[in-house]
Amino acid sequence: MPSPKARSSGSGPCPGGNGRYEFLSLSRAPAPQLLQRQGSDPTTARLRASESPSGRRGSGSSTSSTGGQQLPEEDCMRLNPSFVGIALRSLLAIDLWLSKRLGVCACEDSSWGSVRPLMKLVEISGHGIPWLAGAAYCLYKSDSAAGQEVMLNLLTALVLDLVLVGVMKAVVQRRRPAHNRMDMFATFSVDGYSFPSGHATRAAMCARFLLAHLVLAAPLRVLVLLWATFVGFSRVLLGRHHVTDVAFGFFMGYWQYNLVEMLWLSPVMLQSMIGRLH
Ligand SMILES: CC(C)=CCC/C(C)=C/CC/C(C)=C/COP(=O)(O)O
Repeated sequence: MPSPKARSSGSGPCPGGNGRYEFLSLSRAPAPQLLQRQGSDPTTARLRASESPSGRRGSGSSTSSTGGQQLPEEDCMRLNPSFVGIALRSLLAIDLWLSKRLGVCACEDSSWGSVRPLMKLVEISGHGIPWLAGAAYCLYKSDSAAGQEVMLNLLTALVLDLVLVGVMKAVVQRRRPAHNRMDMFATFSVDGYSFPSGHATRAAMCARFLLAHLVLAAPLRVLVLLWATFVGFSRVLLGRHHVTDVAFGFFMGYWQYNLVEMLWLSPVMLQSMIGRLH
């Protein structure tokens, strides 16, 4: 996937500052092949005529009429994909712009660079290794059947999360923001990609898991929710992710927990699995 910079290099009317080129994709000139194709298409040729000042002259009514003539229904249907395309491009442009604005801890000399070490601690709190190690340790130490069941399922959920996020990142292959410094601790090769945020999926899934399976006092429940939110938010502040990577990560993590509940390994199931091993 080309970087936003490469895709939007060229001209554009957006004034002001560093974020300028991120909006250009909305107004950039179409590729020559596209122009050629449009030129040979009577429908688009008609539409272009109606968009031009001379084409609009003489048409006293709405944009879907050409010279007072109503466009056939099939022509109106063709407008929809371009509307969706424009909406998606606009969302992407807003996402790039907002992510860049919010990446205030992306490096030490960023505006909030001094809190970068703290953000990196938050990053470690949502990393896969401490969670896997913690769940494995609790499983080993647990002397009740209920505790072992919960910890084994948490371990399974964490592995499932790594697999699903890895597959998703490999399929989508969205690059991390250009302002990200790739100085993350212990990553897989797919972690070079940005969508979705693995920290956000893990934070959302683990928060739901802890709230559902641990008996926690109200302040601790609030703390779990704040932690999950902060892990997600810190991904954008550190410049690791775009806002949409984190938003989708939360969504995906929320649904991953439902999957974990569906696949829940019960003691009966575990005993039959252990029995088959012997
Ligand atoms: C035991 C074992 C193989 C653990 C692997 C744990 C591991 C390296 C997880 C990767 C965690 C990570 C860096 C995810 C990337 O998170 P993003 O939020 O940057 O997508």
